Amino acid sequence: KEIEKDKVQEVIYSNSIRGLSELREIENSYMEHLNNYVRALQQKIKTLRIFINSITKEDQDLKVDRYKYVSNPLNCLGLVRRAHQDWPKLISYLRDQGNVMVSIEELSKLVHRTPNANDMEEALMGMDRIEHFYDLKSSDMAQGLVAGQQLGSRMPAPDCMALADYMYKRSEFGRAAEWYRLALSVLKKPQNRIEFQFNAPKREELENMFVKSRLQEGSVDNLSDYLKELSEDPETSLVPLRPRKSSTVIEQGCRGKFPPGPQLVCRYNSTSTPFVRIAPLKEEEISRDPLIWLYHDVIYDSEIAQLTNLTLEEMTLGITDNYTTPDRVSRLFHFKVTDDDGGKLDKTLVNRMADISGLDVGNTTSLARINYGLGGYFQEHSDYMDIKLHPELIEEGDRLMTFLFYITDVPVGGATVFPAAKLSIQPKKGSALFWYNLHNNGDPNPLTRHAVCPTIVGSRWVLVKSMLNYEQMFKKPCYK
Ligand SMILES: O=C(O)CCC(=O)C(=O)O
Ligand SMILES: [Fe+2]
Repeated sequence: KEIEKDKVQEVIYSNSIRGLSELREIENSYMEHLNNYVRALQQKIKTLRIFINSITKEDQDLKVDRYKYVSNPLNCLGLVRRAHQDWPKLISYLRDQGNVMVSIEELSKLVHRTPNANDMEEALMGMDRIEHFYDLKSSDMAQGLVAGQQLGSRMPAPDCMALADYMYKRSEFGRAAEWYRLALSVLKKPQNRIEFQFNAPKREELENMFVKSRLQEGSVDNLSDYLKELSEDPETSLVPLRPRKSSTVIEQGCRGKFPPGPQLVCRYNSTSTPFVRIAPLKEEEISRDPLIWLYHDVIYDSEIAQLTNLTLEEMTLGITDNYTTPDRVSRLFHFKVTDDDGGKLDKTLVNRMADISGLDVGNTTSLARINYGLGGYFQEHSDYMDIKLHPELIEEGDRLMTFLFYITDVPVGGATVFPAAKLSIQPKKGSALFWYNLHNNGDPNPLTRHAVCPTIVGSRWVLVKSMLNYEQMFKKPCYK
């Protein structure tokens, strides 16, 4: 069973912050066992030193002249006894690995949980997205200055080089060159003189790759210019040798470049359902076409703590295949789906959605908890399937609306954007976004297509539920 499960689900850490937190725990274990190993070695070295000192403490002269040494009967006894007892014991002490071995075994066990090459690629993709979605300067990013925030950590040379290689492989030569040059400048800093033995990139290798990257887009005639660039301060951006790609609408949305929306209303809704008469809702109208509302403070911290209390093992890797994204299959996030009768909390939440919306939430769709990863991104997609393309939906109808609870704050990045409607919504812990995917006649409304911007800082968790059209037959008002 276990093995079967492993086969179906590849363990990838990078696609959720929850997964990455487990990887950090693995690293902590590595450190603990490495420290034990070092302590055991140190103990051994200490013992050996004592032994060496006990033999060498005798008069140097005596030691040099062996005849003189053995002319003393006390020395002779010691010599014979040591050769008879101590040296064989010492050899077996040297051979005995004891605690040292235990630590090595523990360390080797952890190696089985090493992230695979796909995971490494996911991490690089995430960093690449953060840089290009938000049009960041690579030198800022390497120094931990991301979207105006100082993150208090810097990228070491091997990380810069991994990112450079990734970009080179994807034929992004201009950006690759920037990162090779950054790796080189980090390497040159005095505090990095004692180079990390296993993984420090070689200077010549970085220089070669920089020039190679420039030549991919430039010309040998300008070789001297590229060599000059190599010695320049990496804060000065490289001259682009190819026209830069223009930004996509989604990227503009993620950068906060959508025009401010019309001033719609914020109100206390105390009329739409009997529930809100007792507990008025903080309701914000986001858009009239498509119809989108945002509700504030609709989920408690204690509920959120329960919802996010999941291990990586309990979650599944979400891939684009299950959604209406146009791109090739790619990994999205880790998620956990529970049925409506999944538990007390699920019921409470589903009932709350009914109370907020005044709709029949039915019992056919399920509740999904989603956690995004490093630079976690969800491509543009629709939540409707389009009944014309999916006749099997005839029983229940298409997904009429989507309820999206933001259950964590995302300090930087991670907005939900509706590119066609030019709307961008920043997650706020405790808020819920609610929209209609279909027109009154059941046709899909393409303005509801949406995407999720790469998360920069924070662990982005959402809770999602969609509601089916025909369940709403007697409840849903006809808008417009
Ligand atoms: O995470 C989000 O903001 C949106 C999630 C989403 O679009 C979905 O689950 O269909
Ligand atoms: Fe969606």
